[in-house]
Amino acid sequence: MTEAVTRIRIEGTAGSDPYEVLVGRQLLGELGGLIGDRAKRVAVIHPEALTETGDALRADLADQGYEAIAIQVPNAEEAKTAEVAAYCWKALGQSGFTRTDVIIGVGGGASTDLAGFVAATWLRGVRWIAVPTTVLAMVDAAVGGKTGINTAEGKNLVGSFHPPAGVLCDLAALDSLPVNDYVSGLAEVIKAGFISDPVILDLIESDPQAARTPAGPHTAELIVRSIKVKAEVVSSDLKEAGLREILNYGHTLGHAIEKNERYKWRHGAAVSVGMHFAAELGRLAGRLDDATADRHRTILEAVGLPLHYRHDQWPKLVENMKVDKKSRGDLLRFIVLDGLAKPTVLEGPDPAVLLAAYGEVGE
Ligand SMILES: NC(=O)c1ccc[n+]([C@@H]2O[C@H](COP(=O)([O-])OP(=O)(O)OC[C@H]3O[C@@H](n4cnc5c(N)ncnc54)[C@H](O)[C@@H]3O)[C@@H](O)[C@H]2O)c1
Ligand SMILES: O=C(O)C(=O)C[C@@H](O)[C@H](O)[C@H](O)COP(=O)(O)O
Ligand SMILES: [Zn+2]
Repeated sequence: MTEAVTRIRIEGTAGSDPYEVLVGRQLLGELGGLIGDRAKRVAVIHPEALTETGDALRADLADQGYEAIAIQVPNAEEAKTAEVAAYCWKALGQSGFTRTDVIIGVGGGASTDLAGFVAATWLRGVRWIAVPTTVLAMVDAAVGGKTGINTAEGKNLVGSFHPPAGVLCDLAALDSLPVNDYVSGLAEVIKAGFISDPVILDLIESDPQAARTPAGPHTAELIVRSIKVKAEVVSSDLKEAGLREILNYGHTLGHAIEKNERYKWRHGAAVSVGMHFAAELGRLAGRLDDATADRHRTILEAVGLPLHYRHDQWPKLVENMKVDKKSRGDLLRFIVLDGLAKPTVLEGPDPAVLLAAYGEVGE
């Protein structure tokens, strides 16, 4: 794939406007158009790890005539708290941020989830632009309008559907990403492969080591294909009335692990274990063939993602899964596969089947 800019359109549903996800290099020239001509102030929300990037962007916007502020937030999940959101609201309030002003969320998925949430809640909703800088944020978190923060009780329990005005995925940002964070993002790429686009799996399997770095031959194609999977789903079901639940493949157990680890595990690592579990659950429920279930283990392991979690934690994980957003009343609901690229819902599985599936995951 060439390095030309790829534009992927997200349709507006449920009263939201359409927008584009751009993938390429040197995309910041697009910001002016996305900010629009009504904004006087712009706030750049960025994590500590991207202080230089955030400051440079703020200075550039100031040179263009905006009253620009940078709001630095903690790295990773420590940013997804009510306290950090309140810190951002304070900064917006003190700068006189109005309804026509614009927030730019720069960083990984934790930063874009927080920035989107702050944009959704400030004055009941202001315009925001996502500038994702991790694989995971490019292919998943910054696309689709799910914004939110964690609470002590569970992952993403407070949030809002508030789509961005545009998403700029500058592939050059990936060069500074630590390898563990790069690989963590591959979990969502592999998820997109299993639920919808198996070519993604073929590309990774053709050279799993190369897939672990931004210099790999298929980096741009893997990112674009994954975004297209997400784009198709969220273009028809922004508010998760049905179809969008397939994007939660591997997340029921994944989020339970993240909470159990007090949000110290990377999301992608937890989702990897969660997909292994979902594959075993699909197999034991008689839905998924052995070859596709086994393929989960081989591909996740080949790129260096984890498959296992502590066996003795199962009772706590079951408790954590009860607050999953897919639960209805006392019924746990899981996304499983009926076959490759055939996601479906498994509702209220027998606890013995769940335990047996976890038997393959626990160590
Ligand atoms: N809203 C959604 O639809 C959605 C989808 C998937 C995941 N998520 C959320 O995304 C989050 C995970 O995102 P993530 O995997 O990007 O992790 P992250 O945001 O925690 O980023 C990982 C680390 O990399 C740093 N970082 C970011 N970009 C960098 C760069 N270019 N160079 C160097 N360091 C950089 C961050 O500061 C952080 O320390 C989770 O909170 C998850 O729940 C949301
Ligand atoms: O966009 C979605 O919908 C997803 O489920 C994508 C997931 O990868 C993502 O982690 C999302 O934040 C999970 O949403 P939640 O509603 O289960 O918190
Ligand atoms: Zn996810």
